Amino acid sequence: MQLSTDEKRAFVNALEQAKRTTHPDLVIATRHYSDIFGPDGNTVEFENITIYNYFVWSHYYSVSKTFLGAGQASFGGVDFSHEGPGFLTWHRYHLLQLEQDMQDMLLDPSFALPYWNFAIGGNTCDICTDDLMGARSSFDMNSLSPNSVFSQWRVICESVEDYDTLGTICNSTETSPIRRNPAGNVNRPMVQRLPEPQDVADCLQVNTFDTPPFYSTSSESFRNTVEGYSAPQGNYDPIVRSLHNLAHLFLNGTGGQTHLSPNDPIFVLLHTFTDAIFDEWLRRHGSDLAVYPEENAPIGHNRGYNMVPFWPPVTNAEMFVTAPENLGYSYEAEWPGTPFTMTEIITIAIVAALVTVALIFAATTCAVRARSHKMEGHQPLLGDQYQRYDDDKGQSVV
Ligand SMILES: O=C1C=c2cc(C(=O)O)[nH]c2=CC1=O
Repeated sequence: MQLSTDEKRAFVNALEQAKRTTHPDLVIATRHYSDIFGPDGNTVEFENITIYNYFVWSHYYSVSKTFLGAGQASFGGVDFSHEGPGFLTWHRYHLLQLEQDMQDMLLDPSFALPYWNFAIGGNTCDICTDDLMGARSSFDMNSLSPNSVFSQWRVICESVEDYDTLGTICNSTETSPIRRNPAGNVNRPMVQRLPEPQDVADCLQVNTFDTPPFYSTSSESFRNTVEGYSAPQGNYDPIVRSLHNLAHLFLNGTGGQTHLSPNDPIFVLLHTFTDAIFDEWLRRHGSDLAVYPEENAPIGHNRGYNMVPFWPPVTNAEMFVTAPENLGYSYEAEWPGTPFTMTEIITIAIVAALVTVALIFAATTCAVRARSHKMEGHQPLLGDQYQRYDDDKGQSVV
């Protein structure tokens, strides 16, 4: 919200260019590796993809069933990027890769992704304007205004069921427009409001990075809290959706479905803010790798594991570092303060009372001293200048 008009325009244009520019280095596989040369052994089963669509595809790939090859059932229940300690490290690298690809595309190494402070409460999407991520269409509650470039974007990886049945992987084919209806989920009133500023303050107070079973059921885990499966204070509750999850679900459309969500460019800004919270937590609580689980986390989430499907390989540990010192970026963010506890209020009241008493005492002492000095100063010594009465002589002398 604090970008200038020119900065907003430059950011939106850069996203638009990334959506249209073929990735210079990467292609995507659309079949299991054993079929990568097609049925005749001569057809390549991989495709070019644009920079932004590669960003969408890699997220889809990380959450989709693991395809074991033609004639074999796919292996589900695996999520390389969510519901585990790697949630924050995976999405951090995901953003860094997009930012780097966009810097190269723009020939501008200073290009940086901004963030959206989604913890503003209420039911208004403040960045859903045509100069930013697109206003709501006046014709259809679920669509973007035709004045936004994003109304022309088409999504990829929409047909998950087809990929499963056909035994293929999502390809680069673009299909429907982005759908978004912020605060419009009438069936789930809990996701009709954005997280509150206090939720961010509370989650930053959760001391432990992650707790067994290192999953979406973890309690008193900072990672599970900021991911949004716990109440903002850290206690796991299966009904609750908070922070990152709540912001996704609030969007109510493309941005709220895990296999599709990066197709809505709000994903980028929602995740940079989540990353900013992560970095603030590392700054406050330390980034000692010992707090990141070395084992017993879901597949792909252990400390030393490579994050799927990034290339070249990069481990969770490599992203568990403070960004300004190790990764060369920082967030210009102000963090909401935490209200005082009752004990803190009582302590502050006692200290304030003692200080007041001490000040009054000191002031009174000074005043009394000053007065006595004043009196001394003006009170002439009893001496010759005072009349004395000499009773004996019956006359007065000076
Ligand atoms: O894209 C996402 C969509 C999500 C929805 C939930 C949920 O809590 O139901 N979580 C999500 C994470 C995403 O990354």
